[in-house]
Amino acid sequence: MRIDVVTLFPDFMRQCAAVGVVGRAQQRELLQVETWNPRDYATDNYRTVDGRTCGGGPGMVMLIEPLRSALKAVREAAPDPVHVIYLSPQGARLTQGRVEALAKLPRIALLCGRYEGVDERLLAHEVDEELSIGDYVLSGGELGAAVIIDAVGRLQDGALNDAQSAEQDSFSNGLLDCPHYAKPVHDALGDVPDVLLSGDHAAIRRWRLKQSLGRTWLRRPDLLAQRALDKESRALLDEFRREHAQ
Ligand SMILES: Nc1nonc1C(=O)NCC1CCCCC1
Repeated sequence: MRIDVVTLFPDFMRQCAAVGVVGRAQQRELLQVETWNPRDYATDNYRTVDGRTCGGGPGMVMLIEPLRSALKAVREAAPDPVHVIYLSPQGARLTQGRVEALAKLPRIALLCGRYEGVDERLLAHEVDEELSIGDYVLSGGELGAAVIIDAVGRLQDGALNDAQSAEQDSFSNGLLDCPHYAKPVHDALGDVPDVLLSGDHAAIRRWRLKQSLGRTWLRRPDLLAQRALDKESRALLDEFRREHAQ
């Protein structure tokens, strides 16, 4: 998969994509991340990329031309069609389901706004989808782009050493993740639950599912409401609720 990022801070974006699982995915050529700086496509001597807000008011707006030229270069850089995403609080909230769909595309481009935003005409003609990583305002779209690169990059086949860990992530099955423990088995902070030391993989699976269901019930009941539960899950959640009520 190829991800092209249009950003005034290319070094920052390249560093975000160079570490950990995503960096390894790039080394394994499972993922390609390229950056494009609109300032390189500005036509004046000052390499201007912003302009005063029409109608008055504070702040500046990113100009159409440098962004349109940068996106033209993005489209021409490789044969596959590009799905262009603009990061902003006005976008649809990013979900794991949307991440999984994006991870299947051959190419996406991430347009990172700065200042007060991007000229609406550019968004209307060049952007396919507007996405938000949450209901808060950042100083630019780069952190949202970094979130998408990470969430999509780690899902590329071969990126994770143990494919299961993608399936068992929080939200991948619509539930929050279960608790995790490592050695030592006994610590001043407490002990590892006995079931995890039992070697009984069926019991461990049930315990983990019960903990995921219980956590989701306690912390994100909205997610639970969206999810049909099979007979086993209903029984495990009832068990968790009874124990929690005691
Ligand atoms: N929230 C968000 N989710 O994705 N991006 C977000 C953001 O707050 N972005 C900053 C704005 C700042 C003005 C220009 C456009 C981007």
